[in-house]
Amino acid sequence: MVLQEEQESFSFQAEVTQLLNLMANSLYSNKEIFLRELISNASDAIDRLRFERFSQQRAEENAEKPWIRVGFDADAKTITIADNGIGMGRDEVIENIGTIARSGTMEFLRGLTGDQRADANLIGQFGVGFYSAFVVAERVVLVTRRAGLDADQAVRWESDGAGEYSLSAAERDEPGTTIVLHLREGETDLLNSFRLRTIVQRYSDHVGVPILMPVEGSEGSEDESAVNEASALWRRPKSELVEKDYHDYYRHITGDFSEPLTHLHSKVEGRYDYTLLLFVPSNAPYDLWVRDARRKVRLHVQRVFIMDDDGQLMPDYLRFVSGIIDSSDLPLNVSREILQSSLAVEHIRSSATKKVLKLLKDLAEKEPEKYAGFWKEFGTVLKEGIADDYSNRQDVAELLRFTSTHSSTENADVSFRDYIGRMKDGQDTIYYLLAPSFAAATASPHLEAFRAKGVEVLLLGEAVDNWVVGGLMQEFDGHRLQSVAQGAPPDLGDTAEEKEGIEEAAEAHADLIAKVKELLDGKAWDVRVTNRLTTSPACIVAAEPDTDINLAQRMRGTGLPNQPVLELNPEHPIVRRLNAHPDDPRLADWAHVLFNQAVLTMGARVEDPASFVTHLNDLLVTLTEES
Ligand SMILES: Nc1ncnc2c1ncn2[C@@H]1O[C@H](COP(=O)(O)OP(=O)(O)OP(=O)(O)O)[C@@H](O)[C@H]1O
Repeated sequence: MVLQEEQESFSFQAEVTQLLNLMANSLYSNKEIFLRELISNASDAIDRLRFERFSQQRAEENAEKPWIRVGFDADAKTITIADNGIGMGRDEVIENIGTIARSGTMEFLRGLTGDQRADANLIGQFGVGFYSAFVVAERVVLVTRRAGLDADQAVRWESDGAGEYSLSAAERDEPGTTIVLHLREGETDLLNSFRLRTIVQRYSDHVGVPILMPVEGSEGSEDESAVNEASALWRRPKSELVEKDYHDYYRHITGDFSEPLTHLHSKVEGRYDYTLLLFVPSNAPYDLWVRDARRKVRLHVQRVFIMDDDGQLMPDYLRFVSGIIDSSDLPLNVSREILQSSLAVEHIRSSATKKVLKLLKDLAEKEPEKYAGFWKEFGTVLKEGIADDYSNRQDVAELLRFTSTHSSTENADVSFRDYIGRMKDGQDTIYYLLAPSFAAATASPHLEAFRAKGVEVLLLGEAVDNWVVGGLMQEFDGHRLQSVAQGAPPDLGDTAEEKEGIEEAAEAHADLIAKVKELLDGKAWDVRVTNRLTTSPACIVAAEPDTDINLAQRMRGTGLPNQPVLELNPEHPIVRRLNAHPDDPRLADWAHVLFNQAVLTMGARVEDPASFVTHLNDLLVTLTEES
């Protein structure tokens, strides 16, 4: 009665209510995951208690063995999940169960697709696990006692998930949390020992704490046994583990239902002893591009969970990697500050990075199709490694994939090595073109001579590519990287005759060039004849040593490099005609039209479109009059 009087009502945060509605409606086909989520919370609570006791040097208090209990009562139509973990104080209950602290929740709500499987998958990733209880329960009662508080300082939380919850004082014999789910009508199929056992084994076999259930057939008695394996999976020898164990474990720590693409399990002994169990997911996590998103590698010390990575264990460009790093060299009460200056951590990070890069290299060599899938999901992130990880730059570069003039599709499937293997005799430069899209790249006049000579060009289209080839990677394995839209026309193995031809053309067009240059004063930094073109009359390139034309374009947004050079194709009928009639009164119109055309073909902006159209129309009128 006293307890009843002290009961207080609270409203859920608006997002929680929204989430609860979604849970009940969209997750129904995957309703079993509630058990996985609640067991996972219980196991986290046990880890946190263990850590708190170690770090406060109260390890001797850890006499009670950790456990999680799952039981049911067919008459009362309840399922109970209990643990002897850290528990929660009153304020913690209000903070954790009733609000959603994570900023990612709105992203979660936005991320819901309506596809039940995909949505169920998101739940674990976003940390909204507890609320999944309401998928099967019409009422949830949680009694929890914070470790360190007395038996009568426990808290009872209760809700029907419809917008409000109540809190009251309670008693609990030992620290920990008990959650009672009052099942909805029609959920009685879950009130079955075999069914619950199967769900626990399917989802939670790898949980490192024994999950106790009454021995089958002796429900109601005290007999109980562990239904799961209950050992730290990463500490078990590889020879004992099968692929499924890894997949289950991956699902446990990430909440991702799809199978990981690949994993690495390695026990390292030497100056520092540690175990790595790292996974590369098949699909990009929702928060791959969210700044300060939760890292996915967890640090353990001698099996005890210590903390989530904060950027110390995995470099940023490998932020999609999830898993466990378990060190034997760090103290259990290690703080973030200690981690930052720890030689052991530095060593582990460097070796884990190298191992992940090696894992990806092996995947690329042995399972190129899988690697193609990886590249599609994570290629853009991996490219950041060229900027961020100087010491592994070469290894990261080996992993890069591009589209090229050799590719028949837009898929990026060409590595620097592939390119080098297809180089023409005498070619020692790797050519690339930065363009805003694959379509723009393949239509670019800058490729004409390369096509004619069969010289491959890498086609780069991502903003990050500017940094990869623009500034950071001057060369790969001794081969210079060169933009096809920059500098003097390239020597593509031209014959002596061809070289002579271009010199002659330059001489033969000297007057025309001088005039056009004058007419385009202030627009074109230079004008010259070129052998870069076969079908177009003109193109614009960046003068060396200016930055790459497209880099300048992206940075300034105008579309033109700082020093635009107009190149004319002496073989083109328009240029031939102009050269044959040096006193053509329409030369100014021609010069402006050729210049602006070239501006347009590179996807840039014509500065004065009205005057361009006037010049063009004047020419068309003349041609009409002539014919
Ligand atoms: N059994 C428990 N014992 C102690 N604290 C708990 C327990 N269950 C939940 N909590 C607290 O409630 C919080 C919210 O739980 P919820 O399952 O909604 O998300 P989460 O556990 O933080 O995220 P994730 O499921 O991704 O790990 C937890 O972070 C934890 O602090």
